[in-house]
Amino acid sequence: MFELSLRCPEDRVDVLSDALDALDALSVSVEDADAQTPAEQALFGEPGMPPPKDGWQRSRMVALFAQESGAQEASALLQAQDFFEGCRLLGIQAIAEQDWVRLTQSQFAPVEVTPEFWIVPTWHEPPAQAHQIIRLDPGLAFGTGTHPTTRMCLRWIARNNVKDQRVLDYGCGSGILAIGAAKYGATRIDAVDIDEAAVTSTVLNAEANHVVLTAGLPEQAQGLYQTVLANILATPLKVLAPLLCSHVEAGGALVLAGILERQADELKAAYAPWVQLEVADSEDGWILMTAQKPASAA
Ligand SMILES: C[S@@+](CC[C@H](N)C(=O)[O-])C[C@H]1O[C@@H](n2cnc3c(N)ncnc32)[C@H](O)[C@@H]1O
Repeated sequence: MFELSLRCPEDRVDVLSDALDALDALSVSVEDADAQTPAEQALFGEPGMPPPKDGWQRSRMVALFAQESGAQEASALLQAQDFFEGCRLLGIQAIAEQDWVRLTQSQFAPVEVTPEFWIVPTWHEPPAQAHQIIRLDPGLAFGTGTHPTTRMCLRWIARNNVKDQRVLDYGCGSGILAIGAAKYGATRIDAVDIDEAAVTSTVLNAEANHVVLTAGLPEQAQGLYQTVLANILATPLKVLAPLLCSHVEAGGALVLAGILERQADELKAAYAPWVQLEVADSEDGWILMTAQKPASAA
Protein backbone atom coordinates (compact mmCIF):
# COMPACT_ATOMS: atom_id res chain seq x y z
CA MET A 1 0.00 0.00 0.00
CA PHE A 2 1.09 3.57 -0.65
CA GLU A 3 0.05 6.66 1.26
CA LEU A 4 -0.35 10.02 -0.45
CA SER A 5 -0.50 12.85 2.08
CA LEU A 6 -1.24 16.50 1.55
CA ARG A 7 -2.15 19.61 3.52
CA CYS A 8 -5.04 21.89 2.61
CA PRO A 9 -7.29 24.60 4.00
CA GLU A 10 -10.67 23.60 5.45
CA ASP A 11 -12.71 24.73 2.42
CA ARG A 12 -10.82 22.33 0.11
CA VAL A 13 -11.37 19.12 2.14
CA ASP A 14 -14.63 18.20 0.45
CA VAL A 15 -13.50 18.71 -3.15
CA LEU A 16 -10.19 16.92 -2.54
CA SER A 17 -11.95 13.97 -0.87
CA ASP A 18 -14.25 13.61 -3.86
CA ALA A 19 -11.33 13.90 -6.29
CA LEU A 20 -9.24 11.31 -4.43
CA ASP A 21 -12.22 9.01 -4.36
CA ALA A 22 -12.67 9.43 -8.11
CA LEU A 23 -8.94 8.70 -8.56
CA ASP A 24 -9.43 5.26 -6.96
CA ALA A 25 -8.05 5.98 -3.50
CA LEU A 26 -8.91 3.00 -1.28
CA SER A 27 -9.56 5.30 1.67
CA VAL A 28 -9.24 8.98 2.54
CA SER A 29 -8.75 10.22 6.09
CA VAL A 30 -8.68 13.78 7.37
CA GLU A 31 -7.01 15.02 10.53
CA ASP A 32 -5.99 18.29 12.12
CA ALA A 33 -2.66 19.29 10.55
CA ASP A 34 -1.94 21.06 13.86
CA ALA A 35 -2.75 18.02 16.04
CA GLN A 36 -0.50 17.69 19.10
CA THR A 37 0.53 21.36 18.84
CA PRO A 38 -0.80 24.41 20.73
CA ALA A 39 -2.78 25.31 17.56
CA GLU A 40 -4.76 22.01 17.67
CA GLN A 41 -8.54 22.60 17.20
CA ALA A 42 -11.17 20.48 18.97
CA LEU A 43 -14.06 19.58 16.65
CA PHE A 44 -17.00 17.93 18.44
CA GLY A 45 -20.18 16.64 16.88
CA GLU A 46 -23.29 15.29 18.61
CA PRO A 47 -23.70 11.52 18.20
CA GLY A 48 -25.82 10.65 15.18
CA MET A 49 -25.41 14.16 13.71
CA PRO A 50 -23.14 15.23 10.83
CA PRO A 51 -19.78 16.75 11.90
CA PRO A 52 -19.96 20.50 12.57
CA LYS A 53 -17.37 21.24 9.84
CA ASP A 54 -15.84 19.28 6.95
CA GLY A 55 -12.32 19.67 8.24
CA TRP A 56 -9.89 21.65 10.34
CA GLN A 57 -8.53 25.09 9.52
CA ARG A 58 -5.40 23.33 8.30
CA SER A 59 -6.27 19.74 7.44
CA ARG A 60 -3.93 16.88 6.68
CA MET A 61 -5.43 14.42 4.24
CA VAL A 62 -4.11 10.93 3.73
CA ALA A 63 -5.22 8.76 0.81
CA LEU A 64 -4.33 5.10 0.50
CA PHE A 65 -3.52 3.54 -2.90
CA ALA A 66 -2.85 -0.09 -3.83
CA GLN A 67 -0.02 0.85 -6.24
CA GLU A 68 2.68 3.53 -6.12
CA SER A 69 1.83 4.48 -9.72
CA GLY A 70 -1.77 5.20 -8.67
CA ALA A 71 -0.62 7.54 -5.90
CA GLN A 72 1.81 9.32 -8.25
CA GLU A 73 -0.82 9.73 -10.95
CA ALA A 74 -3.32 11.11 -8.44
CA SER A 75 -0.79 13.57 -7.04
CA ALA A 76 0.12 14.85 -10.54
CA LEU A 77 -3.53 15.26 -11.51
CA LEU A 78 -4.49 17.01 -8.28
CA GLN A 79 -1.58 19.46 -8.51
CA ALA A 80 -2.76 20.48 -11.99
CA GLN A 81 -6.22 21.53 -10.71
CA ASP A 82 -7.30 25.10 -9.85
CA PHE A 83 -8.71 23.93 -6.53
CA PHE A 84 -5.25 22.69 -5.47
CA GLU A 85 -4.08 26.27 -5.03
CA GLY A 86 -3.20 26.85 -1.37
CA CYS A 87 -2.72 23.09 -0.88
CA ARG A 88 0.59 21.31 -0.50
CA LEU A 89 1.70 17.79 -1.37
CA LEU A 90 3.49 16.32 1.68
CA GLY A 91 4.69 13.12 0.03
CA ILE A 92 4.08 9.56 -1.07
CA GLN A 93 5.35 6.70 1.01
CA ALA A 94 5.10 2.95 1.20
CA ILE A 95 3.20 1.53 4.18
CA ALA A 96 4.86 -1.38 5.92
CA GLU A 97 2.78 -4.56 6.19
CA GLN A 98 1.22 -4.86 9.64
CA ASP A 99 -0.96 -7.33 11.43
CA TRP A 100 -3.82 -4.84 11.72
CA VAL A 101 -6.08 -7.23 13.61
CA ARG A 102 -3.45 -7.85 16.29
CA LEU A 103 -2.61 -4.13 16.46
CA THR A 104 -6.26 -3.17 16.95
CA GLN A 105 -6.83 -5.90 19.50
CA SER A 106 -3.79 -4.85 21.51
CA GLN A 107 -5.45 -1.46 22.10
CA PHE A 108 -8.41 -3.01 23.94
CA ALA A 109 -7.67 -4.58 27.29
CA PRO A 110 -10.26 -5.70 29.88
CA VAL A 111 -11.90 -2.71 31.60
CA GLU A 112 -12.70 -2.70 35.33
CA VAL A 113 -16.10 -1.31 36.33
CA THR A 114 -15.89 -2.50 39.95
CA PRO A 115 -13.35 -5.03 41.27
CA GLU A 116 -15.91 -7.80 40.52
CA PHE A 117 -17.45 -6.42 37.31
CA TRP A 118 -15.40 -6.30 34.10
CA ILE A 119 -15.86 -5.71 30.39
CA VAL A 120 -13.70 -8.19 28.55
CA PRO A 121 -12.97 -8.37 24.78
CA THR A 122 -13.50 -11.86 23.37
CA TRP A 123 -9.76 -12.30 22.69
CA HIS A 124 -8.87 -11.85 26.40
CA GLU A 125 -9.24 -14.18 29.36
CA PRO A 126 -11.36 -12.57 32.11
CA PRO A 127 -9.39 -11.47 35.19
CA ALA A 128 -9.55 -14.01 38.06
CA GLN A 129 -11.48 -11.66 40.39
CA ALA A 130 -14.24 -10.95 37.81
CA HIS A 131 -17.55 -12.45 38.96
CA GLN A 132 -19.67 -10.50 36.51
CA ILE A 133 -18.50 -10.08 32.91
CA ILE A 134 -19.73 -8.37 29.77
CA ARG A 135 -18.08 -9.76 26.64
CA LEU A 136 -17.75 -6.94 24.15
CA ASP A 137 -15.53 -6.15 21.17
CA PRO A 138 -15.18 -2.68 19.69
CA GLY A 139 -17.64 -2.22 16.83
CA LEU A 140 -19.61 0.42 14.98
CA ALA A 141 -21.57 1.65 18.00
CA PHE A 142 -20.39 3.68 21.01
CA GLY A 143 -19.95 1.81 24.27
CA THR A 144 -16.96 -0.43 24.96
CA GLY A 145 -16.55 0.67 28.56
CA THR A 146 -13.43 2.71 27.85
CA HIS A 147 -15.37 5.98 28.28
CA PRO A 148 -15.97 7.25 31.84
CA THR A 149 -19.68 7.98 31.17
CA THR A 150 -20.35 4.33 30.30
CA ARG A 151 -18.35 3.09 33.30
CA MET A 152 -20.22 5.37 35.71
CA CYS A 153 -23.59 4.07 34.47
CA LEU A 154 -22.41 0.47 34.81
CA ARG A 155 -21.09 1.17 38.31
CA TRP A 156 -24.49 2.59 39.22
CA ILE A 157 -26.15 -0.60 37.92
CA ALA A 158 -23.74 -2.78 39.93
CA ARG A 159 -24.31 -0.80 43.15
CA ASN A 160 -28.09 -0.40 42.94
CA ASN A 161 -30.67 -3.12 42.86
CA VAL A 162 -32.13 -3.61 39.37
CA LYS A 163 -33.11 -7.26 39.95
CA ASP A 164 -36.40 -8.18 38.26
CA GLN A 165 -36.87 -4.57 37.14
CA ARG A 166 -38.23 -3.23 33.86
CA VAL A 167 -35.33 -1.13 32.54
CA LEU A 168 -35.02 1.32 29.63
CA ASP A 169 -31.61 2.04 28.06
CA TYR A 170 -32.25 5.19 25.97
CA GLY A 171 -29.38 5.79 23.50
CA CYS A 172 -28.11 2.23 23.83
CA GLY A 173 -25.14 2.36 21.38
CA SER A 174 -23.51 -1.08 21.71
CA GLY A 175 -26.20 -2.07 24.25
CA ILE A 176 -23.63 -2.21 27.02
CA LEU A 177 -25.85 -0.65 29.72
CA ALA A 178 -28.84 -2.84 28.84
CA ILE A 179 -26.58 -5.91 28.92
CA GLY A 180 -25.12 -4.75 32.26
CA ALA A 181 -28.66 -4.37 33.66
CA ALA A 182 -29.51 -7.89 32.46
CA LYS A 183 -26.37 -9.29 34.09
CA TYR A 184 -27.53 -7.71 37.37
CA GLY A 185 -30.93 -9.32 37.15
CA ALA A 186 -33.20 -6.89 35.26
CA THR A 187 -35.73 -9.01 33.40
CA ARG A 188 -37.67 -6.81 30.99
CA ILE A 189 -35.26 -4.53 29.16
CA ASP A 190 -35.83 -2.18 26.24
CA ALA A 191 -32.73 -0.74 24.54
CA VAL A 192 -33.38 2.03 21.99
CA ASP A 193 -31.30 4.28 19.75
CA ILE A 194 -31.85 6.65 16.80
CA ASP A 195 -29.01 4.89 14.97
CA GLU A 196 -30.01 1.60 13.30
CA ALA A 197 -26.40 0.37 13.39
CA ALA A 198 -26.53 0.73 17.19
CA VAL A 199 -29.73 -1.32 17.32
CA THR A 200 -28.06 -4.08 15.27
CA SER A 201 -24.96 -3.98 17.50
CA THR A 202 -27.13 -4.23 20.60
CA VAL A 203 -28.94 -7.31 19.28
CA LEU A 204 -25.63 -9.04 18.40
CA ASN A 205 -23.94 -8.09 21.68
CA ALA A 206 -26.95 -9.26 23.71
CA GLU A 207 -26.82 -12.63 21.93
CA ALA A 208 -23.09 -12.92 22.53
CA ASN A 209 -23.72 -12.28 26.24
CA HIS A 210 -26.68 -14.69 26.40
CA VAL A 211 -29.05 -12.05 27.74
CA VAL A 212 -32.60 -11.30 26.68
CA LEU A 213 -33.61 -7.76 25.76
CA THR A 214 -35.61 -5.94 23.12
CA ALA A 215 -33.70 -3.49 20.95
CA GLY A 216 -35.24 -0.98 18.55
CA LEU A 217 -35.72 2.61 17.49
CA PRO A 218 -36.91 5.12 20.12
CA GLU A 219 -40.63 4.33 19.51
CA GLN A 220 -39.88 0.95 21.07
CA ALA A 221 -39.81 2.64 24.49
CA GLN A 222 -43.37 2.34 25.81
CA GLY A 223 -44.89 2.73 29.23
CA LEU A 224 -43.22 2.89 32.62
CA TYR A 225 -39.87 1.55 33.74
CA GLN A 226 -38.41 1.19 37.23
CA THR A 227 -35.03 2.39 35.91
CA VAL A 228 -34.35 4.64 32.92
CA LEU A 229 -30.71 5.02 31.85
CA ALA A 230 -29.58 7.57 29.25
CA ASN A 231 -25.95 8.24 28.44
CA ILE A 232 -26.19 10.77 25.58
CA LEU A 233 -24.94 14.38 25.89
CA ALA A 234 -26.22 17.42 27.81
CA THR A 235 -28.02 19.09 24.86
CA PRO A 236 -30.12 16.08 23.76
CA LEU A 237 -30.68 15.13 27.41
CA LYS A 238 -32.27 18.55 28.02
CA VAL A 239 -34.51 18.16 24.96
CA LEU A 240 -35.46 14.64 26.04
CA ALA A 241 -36.28 15.64 29.66
CA PRO A 242 -40.11 15.39 29.40
CA LEU A 243 -39.94 12.13 27.44
CA LEU A 244 -37.41 10.40 29.70
CA CYS A 245 -39.24 11.51 32.86
CA SER A 246 -42.56 10.28 31.46
CA HIS A 247 -41.08 6.77 31.25
CA VAL A 248 -39.94 6.64 34.90
CA GLU A 249 -42.38 4.89 37.21
CA ALA A 250 -43.30 6.71 40.45
CA GLY A 251 -40.53 5.84 42.92
CA GLY A 252 -38.31 4.70 40.02
CA ALA A 253 -34.80 5.87 39.14
CA LEU A 254 -33.52 8.13 36.37
CA VAL A 255 -29.80 7.83 35.59
CA LEU A 256 -28.21 10.34 33.21
CA ALA A 257 -24.66 10.54 31.83
CA GLY A 258 -22.77 12.34 29.08
CA ILE A 259 -22.77 15.50 31.20
CA LEU A 260 -19.72 17.65 31.99
CA GLU A 261 -19.22 18.96 35.57
CA ARG A 262 -19.98 22.52 34.48
CA GLN A 263 -23.33 21.46 32.96
CA ALA A 264 -24.80 20.14 36.25
CA ASP A 265 -26.92 23.24 37.00
CA GLU A 266 -28.45 23.47 33.51
CA LEU A 267 -29.45 19.80 33.68
CA LYS A 268 -30.94 20.26 37.18
CA ALA A 269 -33.00 23.18 35.87
CA ALA A 270 -34.18 21.30 32.77
CA TYR A 271 -35.41 18.32 34.84
CA ALA A 272 -36.75 20.35 37.82
CA PRO A 273 -40.43 20.20 36.70
CA TRP A 274 -40.38 16.40 37.14
CA VAL A 275 -37.46 15.26 39.33
CA GLN A 276 -34.64 16.60 41.46
CA LEU A 277 -31.38 15.56 39.83
CA GLU A 278 -28.25 15.16 41.98
CA VAL A 279 -24.64 14.44 41.07
CA ALA A 280 -24.06 10.80 42.04
CA ASP A 281 -20.59 10.10 40.61
CA SER A 282 -17.81 11.79 38.65
CA GLU A 283 -14.80 10.77 36.60
CA ASP A 284 -12.39 12.77 34.41
CA GLY A 285 -14.62 15.87 34.36
CA TRP A 286 -17.78 13.89 33.51
CA ILE A 287 -20.63 13.46 36.00
CA LEU A 288 -23.43 10.97 36.58
CA MET A 289 -26.72 12.57 37.61
CA THR A 290 -29.52 10.56 39.19
CA ALA A 291 -32.98 11.17 40.59
CA GLN A 292 -35.78 9.19 42.15
CA LYS A 293 -39.19 10.09 40.82
CA PRO A 294 -41.48 11.15 43.67
CA ALA A 295 -43.86 8.32 44.63
CA SER A 296 -46.89 10.55 44.08
CA ALA A 297 -45.76 11.87 40.67
CA ALA A 298 -47.73 11.15 37.50
C1 LIG B 1 -22.63 8.21 24.15
S1 LIG B 1 -23.49 6.97 23.28
C2 LIG B 1 -23.89 5.89 24.65
C3 LIG B 1 -23.88 4.44 24.30
C4 LIG B 1 -24.08 3.50 25.50
N1 LIG B 1 -25.40 3.63 26.07
C5 LIG B 1 -23.04 3.75 26.57
O1 LIG B 1 -23.39 4.12 27.70
O2 LIG B 1 -21.84 3.58 26.28
C6 LIG B 1 -24.99 7.79 22.93
C7 LIG B 1 -25.95 7.03 22.03
O3 LIG B 1 -27.16 7.78 22.01
C8 LIG B 1 -27.71 7.78 20.71
N2 LIG B 1 -28.57 8.95 20.61
C9 LIG B 1 -28.22 10.25 20.43
N3 LIG B 1 -29.31 11.05 20.42
C10 LIG B 1 -30.38 10.24 20.61
C11 LIG B 1 -31.79 10.45 20.68
N4 LIG B 1 -32.31 11.66 20.55
N5 LIG B 1 -32.61 9.39 20.87
C12 LIG B 1 -32.08 8.14 21.00
N6 LIG B 1 -30.75 7.86 20.91
C13 LIG B 1 -29.92 8.90 20.74
C14 LIG B 1 -26.49 7.77 19.80
O4 LIG B 1 -26.82 7.24 18.54
C15 LIG B 1 -25.51 6.91 20.59
O5 LIG B 1 -25.57 5.56 20.19
